[in-house]
Parts: sequence; structure tokens; C-alpha cells
Amino acid sequence: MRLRNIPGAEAALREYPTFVDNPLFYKGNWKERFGNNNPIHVEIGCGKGRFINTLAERHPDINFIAVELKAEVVLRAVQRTEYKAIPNLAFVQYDASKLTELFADHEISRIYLNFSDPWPKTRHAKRRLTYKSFLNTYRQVLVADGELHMKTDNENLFEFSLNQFAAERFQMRNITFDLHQSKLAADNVMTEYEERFSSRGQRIYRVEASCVIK
Ligand SMILES: C[S@@+](CC[C@H](N)C(=O)[O-])C[C@H]1O[C@@H](n2cnc3c(N)ncnc32)[C@H](O)[C@@H]1O
Repeated sequence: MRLRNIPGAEAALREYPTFVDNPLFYKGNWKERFGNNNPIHVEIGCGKGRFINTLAERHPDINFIAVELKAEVVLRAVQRTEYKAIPNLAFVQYDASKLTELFADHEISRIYLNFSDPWPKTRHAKRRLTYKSFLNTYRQVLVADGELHMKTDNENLFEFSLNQFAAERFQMRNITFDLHQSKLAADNVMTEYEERFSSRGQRIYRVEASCVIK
């Protein structure tokens, strides 16, 4: 997601109660941040945050953490709810390739990947968030029956991801090549990118993958 560089974004973030300035402190102890033992769901690359904000409102019994690389993007996401503290929602500025620095083994129950950057060039395949090295990181931080939910408009990334899931022995279900025309549409929460792509008539691909501990 390209947003104008916002000078002082990192300092501004600290003013928002949903932003976690010292996320490494909570590794293995996120339940203390939330004050309960509820399951933790993580969205990687939350963009402007509509998806995770909506889920947090709908599911007060689940703790949601958004992990987003860019400070100016996290700022846009936390600004959605202004200075309100939302007990089951936290935003972290971090690189998902280092997820094991944020979470202890088997600390989280679900990961959402929504409209991740496709990195179309073959030489950039390792940067795709469903490349096998990422899948092994997810396996490490997810609980034994943890799930990965992925949506994309990019057919090549989808095909690549299905192959990576199969190669890394993730079990796939609820695969759809046209989410908005499928029975899964009723419960779907649209992201900002999803709204933009689907309004242009592009199909949305979706899969759920469970990790089987190797
Ligand atoms: C194409 S945007 C999609 C945003 C949002 N999920 C949506 O659907 O509207 C991808 C987002 O992933 C973030 N991102 C890319 N690589 C990341 C990484 N390694 N760790 C965390 N976030 C990442 C980008 O900064 C960007 O905000």
C-alpha cells in the first residue's frame, strides 16, 4: 500500500491507545496485554484497518492484532477509531518475516492475509507472504489446529499460494475462485483493497489452510 510519507508518523502513533509501542515485551504474554485468555487472531498487512476493526467489533471474545510494516499505514488504521481504547484490538508496526520475535510458539489461533503484495517477478517470490519460509514461521506461532485465511484478487499469487500450502502440508478447505458469488459471501468482511478490486469487476479468490504440525 502506497501512502504519502507522513513526517512524525512513528511519534504520532504513540498517542493512540490501540497502538503497541513495545510489542516485543508481550511475546508469550499477549494475554496480559488483553487481560484475558481469549484466542488471538492476527492480520498481516492490515492496510487502513477496516477489516480488523470490523472483526474486533463483531467478536469481542477474540483478541485481534494487526501487524503492518509501514508506520504511515498503521497511523491511518489507528486513526479510524480516534483515541478510543478498544479492549480486544492492538496494532503493531513490524515486519511479518520476523513474526517469531513477536509471538511465542503456538501463541496465536488464526492468521489473516488479505490482498498481500503479489511480487509478480519470479526473483521476488521469496517476498510473497505465502512463500514457504513464511508458512513455516506461521506454523511455529500458530496453535496445533491454527488456521490461515487468505484472500486475493491476484490469480497467479493464489495459484502459487495453493501450491505452497500443498508442498508444506497445510490442509486446505473452503477454496473459492469467486468469493462474492459463493456461499461464503454472507460472512465476508471486505477490506479496502477488496472493495476497490471488486468494484472493477475483478474476482476475489479465498482459501482457508490449517497447519498440521510437522
Ligand atoms: C496491498 S496492501 C493490502 C492492505 C489491506 N490488507 C487491504 O486488503 O486493503 C498490503 C499491505 O501489506 C503490508 N505489508 C507488506 N509486507 C509486509 C510485511 N512483511 N509485514 C507486515 N506488513 C506487510 C503493506 O505495507 C500493505 O499495507
